[in-house]
Formats: sequence, C-alpha cells, structure tokens
Amino acid sequence: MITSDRMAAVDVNAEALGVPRKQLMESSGNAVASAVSERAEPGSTVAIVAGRGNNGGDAFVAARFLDEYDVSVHLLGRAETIGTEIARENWDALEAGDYETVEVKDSRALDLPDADVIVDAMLGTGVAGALREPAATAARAIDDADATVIAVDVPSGVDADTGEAPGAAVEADHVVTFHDQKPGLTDLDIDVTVADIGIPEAAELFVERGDLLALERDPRSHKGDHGEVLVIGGGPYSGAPALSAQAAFRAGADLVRVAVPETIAPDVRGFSENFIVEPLTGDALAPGHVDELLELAADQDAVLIGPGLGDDEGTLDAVGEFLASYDGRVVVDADALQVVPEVETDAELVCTPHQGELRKMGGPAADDWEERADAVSAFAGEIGATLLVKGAHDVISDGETTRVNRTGNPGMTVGGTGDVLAGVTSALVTAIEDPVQAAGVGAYANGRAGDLAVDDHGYGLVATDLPPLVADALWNDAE
Ligand SMILES: NC(=O)C1=CN([C@@H]2O[C@H](COP(=O)(O)OP(=O)(O)OC[C@H]3O[C@@H](n4cnc5c(N)ncnc54)[C@H](O)[C@@H]3O)[C@@H](O)[C@H]2O)[C@@H](O)CC1
Ligand SMILES: [K+]
Repeated sequence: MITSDRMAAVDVNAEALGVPRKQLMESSGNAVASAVSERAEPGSTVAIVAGRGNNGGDAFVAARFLDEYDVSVHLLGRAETIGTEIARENWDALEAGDYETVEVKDSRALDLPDADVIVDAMLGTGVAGALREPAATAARAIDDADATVIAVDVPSGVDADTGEAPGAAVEADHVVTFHDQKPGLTDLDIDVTVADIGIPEAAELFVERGDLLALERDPRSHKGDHGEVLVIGGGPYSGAPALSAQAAFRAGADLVRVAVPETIAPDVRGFSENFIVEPLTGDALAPGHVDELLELAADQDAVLIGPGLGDDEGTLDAVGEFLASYDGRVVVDADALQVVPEVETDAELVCTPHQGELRKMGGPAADDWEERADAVSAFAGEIGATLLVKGAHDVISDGETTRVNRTGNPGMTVGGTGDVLAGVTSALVTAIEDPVQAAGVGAYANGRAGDLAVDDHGYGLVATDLPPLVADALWNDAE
C-alpha cells in the first residue's frame, strides 16, 4: 500500500538511484497495453482519453504498444499545454508516427468512437478536488459508452488515498495501478492489477532527495505555523543546547526557546541572539523544574530534551517525570535516552541514540546495517518509540516502517554533530507529520550537511559548520 505523497517521493528517489522517470512511464504504458490485450482481441477498437499530465503520458506510451489494435488518442486540450516533458515527448512520438491523435479543445467536441475498450488516462494521483471540465463531461461520456473501461493508475476523479470522488468520476471495469496498491482503491469493488514498473526496493528503503518533498510548505502558512520548539538541556555543558537550538532554526523552526540552568544561561544567550533563553534555577536540571518545563512545553509544537544535560541522578529523575507528564512530540537525545525504556508516557517519542547509547537503552548491538535495521525495528516496536540510530548508515524505524540514511562521512564523529541532528529532528517533527519520515529527513539533511562541510574543511569540520549547511541540504540542494 502506498500513498500518493509517498509515491511521488519514491518516484524521485528512484530517479536519484538511476532509474529515469521516462523509464517508469515506459513501464507503466507497457502495463496498460498488456491490460488491454488481455481484454480485447487484436483488431478491436481502442479509444484512449488522455489528460495533460503523466497519467496521460502513460497512455501515449501504451498506444505505441497497441499497434495490432485500431487505436485513437483523444487529448483533453491542446498538445502545447501538456504539463510534463516526458508526457510531451511521448505525445510527439505519437504525432511523429501514424497514430490517430485528436486534440479535444472543447468538452462538447469529445467524439468517442464506438469502441470495444476505452482507456481512462485523464488523471491519476495528480487530481486535486472535484473533476473540472472538460474531464467531468468526458467522464460521463466514457460511462455512457458501451465499452470495457480500463483506468490508468486510478479511475479519473477518484482520490487515490481516500477512494472518494468529490465530483464526477469514471466508473472503470478494471484499474492498472503502478508499483503498489493505493489505499483509495481497496474498497472500490473494481478489479485492480498492481503493475511492477521497475522501481527498485532501495527507492523505498533509502532516504534520498525525494523525501524532501515532504517539506513543501503550504504557501498560505504564516509565522509560528512552522514549529515552535523548546530545547531542554545544558548543565555541565552549555554548547550542546545552543547547537541544537541553532540547528532547529536552520531546519525551519520559527521560534526556539532554550530552557537551561541559570548558571549557563549567559553562555547560551551569547551563542546567538535568536534564542529565547528560559533560565532554570541552579546548575543542573532537577525534579523541581518539571512543572515549569511542562508549562513552557504546553504550547510548543515539539520539545527536545537531552543535549548537554549530564546524567546525575536528579537530572535523570527530572527527565523521567517530564516525559511521564508530557503528551506532545519529544525528541530525546544524549543522556536523557537511558530514561526512556523505564518511563510510561503518552508523548510521541523520537529517540536519536548512537549505537553505544542504544545499547545503554537495552537495545540491540549489530554491526552490519541490514541486521541492525531489523533489530532496531523490533526494539522500536518494543519500546513504542521512533528510533533514529546513528551510524555509517543511520537506521530509522518505529517498528512498522524502516528507513536507512546513507549520507554523512567519518568526519562527523567530531563532538556536537549529534546535538545538531537532535535539533534538526526537533524542527522537522513539527513540519512533517510522520515521525519516521521526519527523522529520516533529519538524518539525511544532517549527513548531507556533513558531506558539504567536508568539501570545505576536510575532516577538520566542526559541529558549528553544520547548521547553515543543513539549511542548504534541505532547501538549496535540488540537483
Ligand atoms: N509518480 C510515479 O512514480 C509515476 C507516476 N506515473 C503516472 O503519473 C501520474 C501522476 O501524474 P501527474 O502528477 O502529472 O498528475 P496527473 O496526470 O494524475 O493529473 C495532473 C493533470 O490533471 C489536471 N487536474 C488536476 N486536478 C484536476 C481536476 N480536479 N479536474 C480536472 N483536471 C485536473 C492537472 O491540471 C494536470 O493537467 C500517476 O497517476 C501515474 O499515472 C507513472 O508514469 C508511473 C510513475
Ligand atoms: K486515470
């Protein structure tokens, strides 16, 4: 089962892994042609009704594989308005060949032949809202025709994720959907073929630049929409919470508050004028601070607890009490991690241990990343948290979905890069709904920033090089 958003990411990841989108369209078109030839004898009349996106593009490819049939392709609109290059190339190939193509400039002009098979290639996962003209009229014309209707990827007008059709929709006899079943197709009582189109399993397992699509921002958003983060840290160390806070900004947080013991508050303030510093009495986090922290955390979109806290008894008790009472999203890092397995909480935890910290949590030790992927998935399920286990390959899992991130380099063993990753992840869990996706993008961006830093500083890179490069990795790295 795959959602449209996930499919769009996997599509780009496949391309990042060397499978061109054009090849995916070829495979899709071939699958559509196979579905036609399984339902109609050669010589039958096939009418293709195509939209101007890649759903249509798939059918332009299918037409080329149906040369034993009497095929006509009806494009809803003018060819020069075809929206993507790969669809346009496939349309041009039809016109260059001797295929019958019709540009339907007006919905009333759709003149469907008396066909044995109609291919519905108007819209697929790109549909937004109720079907507009001319697709709505065309959908009714397709349904009124006395033909076998085969839908490409999704019946036009049906939402691939919900199965709803807010407006008109094609009633297909058969759907050829690509790569994996779509949630919205399962409860339609239509015969569905899931066609393998050559997307490698790696495109789903590895975090690649397609995963950055999840960061697309709603243009209508305004200040404060994109994440208010509270960082709870510091004590023996002052740099760690400041680094995490800086990283959270660079990963898109709008506001970052840093709650640290008053003894290091001036140092943290000195690090950057961007933070709002909330001083806690004394020189270490203690149970007496928990009520104040819960108040501070109440209207935040995410909390990061751990950087620089140290592990004295009182501090760890305070972490346990905070987690036991908080029910929002919490990224847990560094010394706070060891508390997690013992604490009962309603909070949605994202833990970011390195392998030593994972073992301290009672988690598995496994050198080979594929072994580790399975072991981390099992442990994540056991403790009911999302785990981002850092390593040469980072493994991210919530026990259901497991991802692997391959960006990063040995230069990143320098102190502080974990504080940066924790800060980045705390901002991303406010922008991306699924915590596995958010943590995966966090690992990807942090490692990518490290790779960019190595270009500038070799293995002399330091953690403070990373936060600005995280912003580049997230927003300026499109190839
Ligand atoms: N993502 C992938 O990995 C692959 C996608 N492929 C195909 O690409 C399709 C998605 O292509 P696109 O993203 O270009 O989108 P679609 O081709 O599904 O639809 C986009 C077109 O529909 C129009 N449209 C959107 N909402 C509408 C509405 N409510 N009423 C009327 N017109 C509307 C848009 O203006 C645009 O012209 C998939 O369904 C599949 O068929 C395949 O090539 C296989 C690979
Ligand atoms: K369709």
